[in-house]
Amino acid sequence: MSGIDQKPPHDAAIPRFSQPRHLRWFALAALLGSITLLASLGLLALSGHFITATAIAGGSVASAAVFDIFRPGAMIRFFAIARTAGRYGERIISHEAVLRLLADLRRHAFSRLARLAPEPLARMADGDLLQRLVSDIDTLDEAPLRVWLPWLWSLLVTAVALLLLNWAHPQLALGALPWLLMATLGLPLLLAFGARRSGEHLAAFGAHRRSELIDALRGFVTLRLSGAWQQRRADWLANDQALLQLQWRQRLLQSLAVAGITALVGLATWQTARLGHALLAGDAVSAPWLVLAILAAFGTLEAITPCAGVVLAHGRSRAAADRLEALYRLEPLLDFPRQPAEPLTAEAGNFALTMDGVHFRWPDRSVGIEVDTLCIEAGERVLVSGPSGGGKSTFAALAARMADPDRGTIRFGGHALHRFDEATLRRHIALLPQRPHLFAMTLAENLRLGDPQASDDELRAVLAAVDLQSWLAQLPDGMATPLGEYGRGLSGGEARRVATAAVLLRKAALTILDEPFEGLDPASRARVADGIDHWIGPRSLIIATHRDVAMSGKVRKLRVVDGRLVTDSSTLR
Ligand SMILES: Nc1ncnc2c1ncn2[C@@H]1O[C@H](COP(=O)(O)OP(=O)(O)OP(=O)(O)O)[C@@H](O)[C@H]1O
Repeated sequence: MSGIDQKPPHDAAIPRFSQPRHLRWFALAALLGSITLLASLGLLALSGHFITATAIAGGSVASAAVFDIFRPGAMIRFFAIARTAGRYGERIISHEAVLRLLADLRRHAFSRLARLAPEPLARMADGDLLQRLVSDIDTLDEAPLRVWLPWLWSLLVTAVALLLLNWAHPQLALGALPWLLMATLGLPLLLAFGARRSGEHLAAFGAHRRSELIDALRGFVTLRLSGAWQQRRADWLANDQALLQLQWRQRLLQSLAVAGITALVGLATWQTARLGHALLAGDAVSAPWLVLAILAAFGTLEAITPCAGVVLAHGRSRAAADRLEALYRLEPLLDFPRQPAEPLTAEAGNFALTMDGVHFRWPDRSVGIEVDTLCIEAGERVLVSGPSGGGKSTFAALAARMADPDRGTIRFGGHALHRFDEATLRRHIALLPQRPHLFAMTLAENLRLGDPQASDDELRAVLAAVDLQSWLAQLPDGMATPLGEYGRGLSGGEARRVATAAVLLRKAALTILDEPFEGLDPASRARVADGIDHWIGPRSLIIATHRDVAMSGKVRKLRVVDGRLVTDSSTLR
């Protein structure tokens, strides 16, 4: 790539929940979740303490008379309300946090992808892109929601539970400590590293399968017609089985993780009860405090169990982040300066296209095109013909700067093509690509992609230029007729002419049409060629076609022969 003046800033890093604008929301969710879980623990432990103390106090009239039921009662109510309100608030805030993160991730993904058009975006599989944009991005919220927040909460609740145990008696805290440490730190860390590989494998396999499915849905008719359907179906079912097997193993691991956490918390509870029993016998701890300690140890289970989610979430979110980062690291084949180096004046004489010593090969291919010297003056009509695969579309792509030559210079209006900013370049040079796209919108909306300000009369006129006036007349809703996805409701020739009409509406100084006559009989070809010629008027036109076409005006004919653009000696020097 040569002569790129300014590079736009590239930011390949994925927006993360740890960035300040997201961290605020996740921190609030973390706070509310902490309040909820601590209130839950407090409710359980204090209720146990209160019920035991009440039972003991009820043993004699004297103790019952002085027993304070109001303070613990009020605290229990407080914990109950805090737990409900905290849970409600946490759900709202964590949803807000996740939605903001996802919106940011999607915005970022689209802006990164937009840079990659036309290449290498055009060569990427749609299914894979869709998978990355939808599924992988959705998976990224798993890291905060299923890994970090649960872990933070489990550590906090365990720490508070240990403080309560310590308050009851330090030996109780020491006895439960190893089991709770294993449940909150040991097991989740073991799972995070142990299950990461299989989580990544599962994510990659699932992504591949979904891409394959999207591709198959697109080519469903072809598969049925070619008779390959049964074999493909058998392959997918086999893939499905393999995927189910993997998912089953992950779920089993997650269930085992839940069982492991439950067992460890159970051991911590049992150890508290066992030690507490001895301490109670020696009057080192009171019965209400022992019950409080046992329930506090057991109460950690609610906070620690979600840590088992790390089995699925960690590998999956890492794999999704890796796949997105790989996409973001791709560099566009083209780079545009933000500002044009020199202003392009609108004098017609400035709009000549020249090529000097141009040599181009597609990346990783030995095919491309070479042009020694070429000058297409403003207002000229040029037909580029040649064999299939000869390089006509490649020439069109170079002339419209969809790719840059490896060597040589292409100029428009006297300025090297790579010095134009993208908007100016596209305003002056319009290209109908070999595979134009029609959107699932109405006819008028598709046409107005060429010129949003075009009046209905102009739309009718441009359709007449491509010989679609009688087709328009028989459309049920005229210009408001929906064209369907990829223009499925149209014949191949009609779809191509609608796309051509949208390009013509741009009224660019140079219009390049790649195979505008596909699907047309010779008589229609001649009518369309004349219509286009008339529409273009004083502006320039290049048509790449392997069809013979008769145009009434003066036309220069170029040919691609053995990868070189050649013509009769009057046009190529
Ligand atoms: N985006 C691309 N990436 C890699 N190779 C490409 C790309 N586009 C075209 N080619 C290759 O470049 C060569 C010339 O292709 P091109 O499409 O320019 O030929 P063409 O003359 O327009 O053919 P046709 O008349 O069949 O459309 C072919 O061998 C083709 O495989």
